[in-house]
Amino acid sequence: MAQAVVAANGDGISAVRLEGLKFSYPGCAASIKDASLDLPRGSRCLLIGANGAGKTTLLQLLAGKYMVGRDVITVLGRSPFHDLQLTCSGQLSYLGTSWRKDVAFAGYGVPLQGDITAGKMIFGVEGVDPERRAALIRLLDVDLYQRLTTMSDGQRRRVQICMGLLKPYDVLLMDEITVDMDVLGRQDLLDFFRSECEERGATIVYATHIFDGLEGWVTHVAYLEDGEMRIGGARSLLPQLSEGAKLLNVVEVWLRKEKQARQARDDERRAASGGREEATPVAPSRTPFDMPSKHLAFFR
Ligand SMILES: Nc1ncnc2c1ncn2[C@@H]1O[C@H](COP(=O)(O)OP(=O)(O)OP(=O)(O)O)[C@@H](O)[C@H]1O
Repeated sequence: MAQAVVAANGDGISAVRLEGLKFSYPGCAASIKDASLDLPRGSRCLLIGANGAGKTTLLQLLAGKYMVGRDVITVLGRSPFHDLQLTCSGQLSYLGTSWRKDVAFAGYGVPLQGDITAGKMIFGVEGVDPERRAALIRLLDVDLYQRLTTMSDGQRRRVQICMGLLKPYDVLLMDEITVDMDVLGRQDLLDFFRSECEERGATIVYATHIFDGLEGWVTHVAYLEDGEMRIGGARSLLPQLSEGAKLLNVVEVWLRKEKQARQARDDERRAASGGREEATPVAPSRTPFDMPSKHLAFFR
């Protein structure tokens, strides 16, 4: 059961609010079965869960990619699906694993690919505060003269992140974006996000499997187990963290429990079917083309 946190900002409007969210992709079983969460402005919330728990789906729902009821998901008091201004204005920003889609999502009128330099890409975004841009280029150590086609994955990721942060968002949704960054780059970025939250009241929801150094960073947690929000609220819900426990160890305990329960269920089902289940070929319920781009990478 999710434990809601009362919004702490002055106007009483939460940065992010989910109320009994349920969601299924067309023709599929529910990916999100029950999720409630209330994040005040200035939160840095970690979205945690095993593979397939629903993190990307939840972030995309928060970003307004799929339609749900107006009151089921609100960002800054508005429905991200119905209120296009939220994303068009840059108030709500999404950074995910798909480079081309994110840049397109951010609505930047710049070429999305081709043999151009990082500088051309970054300076092609209009209406940006030059000081913010310079600070981000420095923070992310972007070589403005290097061509995108010659960059490593991590270098290209830095350009992507730079582009995504050029405009000062109020709510930022991030899906595993630091995965191919080096230690220093990741640490500097986390420090930057902390100052964005503390100084501007920005709110961040960050899905990751890398928990290194996040114990002191995180203010809120959202733990999804197979589409259900098991824990959702302030970090005080995890008193272990204040007692010096590592987030990795806390999460490991949750995921091991999940895995055991899942395997016990599978064993029971197999026993009940007299072992026939294993012999029955399973028809694929989804083609590669139905899958999110991060999974599609395997099929390219
Ligand atoms: N486009 C889609 N169509 C149908 N089912 C989908 C689609 N995208 C995801 N799913 C299913 O929804 C569930 C949640 O997937 P999701 O990608 O949100 O998980 P996740 O927590 O982000 O996983 P990971 O840690 O592996 O990135 C999974 O069962 C997945 O198979």
